[in-house]
Amino acid sequence: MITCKETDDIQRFLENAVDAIHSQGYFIAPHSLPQPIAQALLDEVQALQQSHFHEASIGRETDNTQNKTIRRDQIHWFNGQTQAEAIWLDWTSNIQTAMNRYLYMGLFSFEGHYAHYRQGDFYKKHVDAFRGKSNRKLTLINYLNKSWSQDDGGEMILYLPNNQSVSIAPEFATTVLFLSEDFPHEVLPSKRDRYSVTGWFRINESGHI
Ligand SMILES: O=C(O)CCC(=O)C(=O)O
Ligand SMILES: [Fe+2]
Repeated sequence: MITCKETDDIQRFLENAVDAIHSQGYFIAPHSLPQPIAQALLDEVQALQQSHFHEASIGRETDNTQNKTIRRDQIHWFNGQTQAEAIWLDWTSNIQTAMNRYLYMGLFSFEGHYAHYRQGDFYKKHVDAFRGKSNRKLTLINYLNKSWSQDDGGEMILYLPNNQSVSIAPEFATTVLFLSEDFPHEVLPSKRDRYSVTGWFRINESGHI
């Protein structure tokens, strides 16, 4: 059952997210993914057999060797068919609705995957979408790692305009949102298993990948 407090929490979360995306293009919120959803995702990703993951790639043109110098994580795309995926996708749909209602972003669909960085895995600096070439508009990441310490590495560095950057620890239930075309980012080498779910809200324009 959803309680009034949970409804208030999600409303406040959505208001903060909309304000932050509107004013600065990114939003970082620790402890914001409801605990039961984060726990269900963590249980599921840890139970997934290795065979369900594959090496992440960075584009059709690059060969596998080149790929591995850029990113080393392993991913498993969602099909929405497990309960954990379904409740997370339901939660993400609140974000889509709020961004469309208040910021007219025209977000139309969503795609997401689990990511597993093993010890030593990283993802070098990149952007998730090239302007005018991709339907990806808004990136969403939820981290699933309990008791992450500074010694564990694996921070996500988000590069801001004016040579500024923010470092984000991949701590359990933290949410990160940013405009996919506007923020280069990278994942520093992780010193322990690092789990997350990542997704992209897309617009519906033909001719883009
Ligand atoms: O896991 C993260 O912190 C970022 C992942 C990422 O940049 C990506 O999958 O495109
Ligand atoms: Fe990325």
